Amino acid sequence: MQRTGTVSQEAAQQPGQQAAHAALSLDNITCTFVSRENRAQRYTAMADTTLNIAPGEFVSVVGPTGCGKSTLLNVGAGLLQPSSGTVRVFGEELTGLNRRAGYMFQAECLLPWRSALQNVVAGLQFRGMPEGEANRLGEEWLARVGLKGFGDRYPHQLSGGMRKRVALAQTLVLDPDIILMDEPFSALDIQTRQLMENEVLDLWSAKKKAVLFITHDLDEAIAMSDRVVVLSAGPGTHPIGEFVIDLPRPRDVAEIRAHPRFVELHAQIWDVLREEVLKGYQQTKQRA
Ligand SMILES: Nc1ncnc2c1ncn2[C@@H]1O[C@H](COP(=O)(O)OP(=O)(O)OP(=O)(O)O)[C@@H](O)[C@H]1O
Repeated sequence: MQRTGTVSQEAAQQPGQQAAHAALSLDNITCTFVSRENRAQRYTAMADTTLNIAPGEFVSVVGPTGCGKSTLLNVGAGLLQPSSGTVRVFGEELTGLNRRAGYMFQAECLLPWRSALQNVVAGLQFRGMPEGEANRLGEEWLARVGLKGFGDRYPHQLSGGMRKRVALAQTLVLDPDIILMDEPFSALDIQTRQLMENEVLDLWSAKKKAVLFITHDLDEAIAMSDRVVVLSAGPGTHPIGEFVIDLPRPRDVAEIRAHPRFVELHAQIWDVLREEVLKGYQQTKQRA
């Protein structure tokens, strides 16, 4: 059993037991790259990292800038092969792309020459779904993300928030069992961002998929998640804290910040994160 709001020692001691029931299991992952600064050197971005996400669980990973959050997500997506360690998806070892996962990245990924609807249904068409059925599903998802009637607009005719909604529909229309999100809303203004966060929570609570959410915003991580994992600064990034977020659901991400337990959890997690953020900042300054 994990204790609420504390670093979970027990969880760390039972990775095998957790992995057996996990939707996504990253076991002892190490990622070493050829250094960007000096091609003759190698840089170990991530070392011996184990993370399990249960079906239906919403897990956020926070850490200082450049520590390896995206690397972790790319490994889970099957986009990056780790130097060592194993990834399992519902118990099966992952060898190529993670086809049970849908992704949403920070960068805009919409095709500018396709309308909103055509963007949403692109993945369905790729899977060979007949056009009529794909369009029906696409329209349904556009309506679910608040874009009913906007299907014929092109990305440049939509606001930043609307484009994110299209991207969200594009991810969810494929009905993935696992959703991987890498700072999906960081480019949005705070009000739009909070609206989007609430929408994601509404959609998630209806379907309860496993979510791995990468962010450097601790408030966002606590407001959204069942569990927050804190990564150390690099090199050799690894989890240094794991906190169960025992806040009531359903949550409004703006209102929940005033909850006394939110304030308490924030203080506890920031206590672990603060030093790593300072270390990460110093490293970035030295590299610049
Ligand atoms: N393909 C690569 N080749 C060389 N180094 C890489 C590569 N990918 C990542 N790195 C390095 O690994 C470290 C972790 O990068 P990553 O992008 O995962 O960090 P992050 O925590 O997501 O960063 P940010 O908070 O800025 O989004 C960084 O030092 C980065 O420069």
